Amino acid sequence: MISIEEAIILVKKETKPLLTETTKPVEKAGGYKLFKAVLSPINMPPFRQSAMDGYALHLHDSLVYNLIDEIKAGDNKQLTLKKGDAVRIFTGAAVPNTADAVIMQEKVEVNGNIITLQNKINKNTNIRPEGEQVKKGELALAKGTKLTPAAIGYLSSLGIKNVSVFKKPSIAIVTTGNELVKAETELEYGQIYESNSKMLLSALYSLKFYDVSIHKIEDDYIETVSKLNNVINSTDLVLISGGISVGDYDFVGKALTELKVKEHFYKVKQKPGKPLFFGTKNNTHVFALPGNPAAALTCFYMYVYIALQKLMDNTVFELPKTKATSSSKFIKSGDRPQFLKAIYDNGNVQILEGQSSAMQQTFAVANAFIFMDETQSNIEIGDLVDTILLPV
Ligand SMILES: Nc1nc2c(c(=O)[nH]1)N[C@H]1C(S)=C(S)[C@@H](COP(=O)(O)OP(=O)(O)OC[C@H]3O[C@@H](n4cnc5c(N)ncnc54)[C@H](O)[C@@H]3O)O[C@H]1N2
Ligand code: MOO
Repeated sequence: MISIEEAIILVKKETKPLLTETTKPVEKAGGYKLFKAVLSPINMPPFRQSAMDGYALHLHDSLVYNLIDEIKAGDNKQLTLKKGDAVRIFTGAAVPNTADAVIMQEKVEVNGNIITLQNKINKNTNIRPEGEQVKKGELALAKGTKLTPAAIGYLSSLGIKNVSVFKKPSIAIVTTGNELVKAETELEYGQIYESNSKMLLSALYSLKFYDVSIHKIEDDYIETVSKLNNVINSTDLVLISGGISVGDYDFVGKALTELKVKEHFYKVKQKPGKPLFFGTKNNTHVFALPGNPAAALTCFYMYVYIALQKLMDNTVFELPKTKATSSSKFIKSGDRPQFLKAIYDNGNVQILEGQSSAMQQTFAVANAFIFMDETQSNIEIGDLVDTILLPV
């Protein structure tokens, strides 16, 4: 059995970034990182653009101008203004080459075709120069840039339809256990509803991993070997739920050995989630998560989360941590470090009742873990405690 620290180090060390290229329509590329630099195919803005509703002017010494025409956004006429000419213009419209400035309509007086400025205006006022944001052929976004909604908007404004990005991992969730049935089935004695696959799927979706398949394995050794073999050969990351402990029908560990998955660790000194397995085969990363739902999800946040960041070649691996003041008491039994489900709110944290690894109603309302290390045996009200913020 290894420590949490050792387990985290091994996950970081043994998880290799995917670094594979894929192409995505720009609107579906949110959260991905650019595989290649994007050079701008156009000048942005593509023409001298008015930043205001008002009047484009060919400047001269007087404050009085002669209104000769109008340009709306989208018009493609190229008017010629002589000194002292003004053109009615609107935000986003193309400013004629012969206009030097745009004055806001609030700053002029209009009398028929004569407009009079309140004050003089400087050259280039309220004109966005062509290529101000980026010029054709210049770097629009560098390789590795994470595509935020703003970045998607920016690339779309350049007319880019598809982008080359780093592939996200394909992920298989595998559930094990004869007792598990689907929600639409009436429960028979001894059966429970299968919930870990939906829980893990939801955790993956919330982290923007969508290439996820779900598989079910009965407690049968031959089936376990054959189905695990298929998913290990076809996905980047395999999350197995249950069947990893020491019971006579826990076949996962034996099957992974037969399939020559290289074990990096099995069993971590922690509560919940002691019988956690992590291994790799070729480029596939395999976690066998303990079946108890709260143990499975704790291991997901503490270890699978790190592996996901590493697969994406991200530089921040772990969930954010903070110190918080406990508003509850807790007595820890045993010497395993423990992750306690808790509610964090603005520097305070409340430990929830019902910390067993089978209890999902506690986790359902938690937004944080309090971490108690091996040496800590109790928490008192007012103690400053290590708190891990969950991405919920
Ligand atoms: N003799 C020992 N027994 C156990 C030990 C041990 O050290 N010695 N460890 C315990 C700990 S800690 C845990 S955690 C569990 C983990 O066992 P498994 O990973 O083999 O999980 P299962 O036995 O398959 O299931 C445990 C529990 O979770 C329920 N479960 C499983 N899968 C799902 C699912 N997809 N959806 C909902 N619920 C699920 C399952 O019905 C069991 O109740 O082992 C202890 N035993
Ligand atoms: O590790 Mo188990 O998750 O304590 O029940």
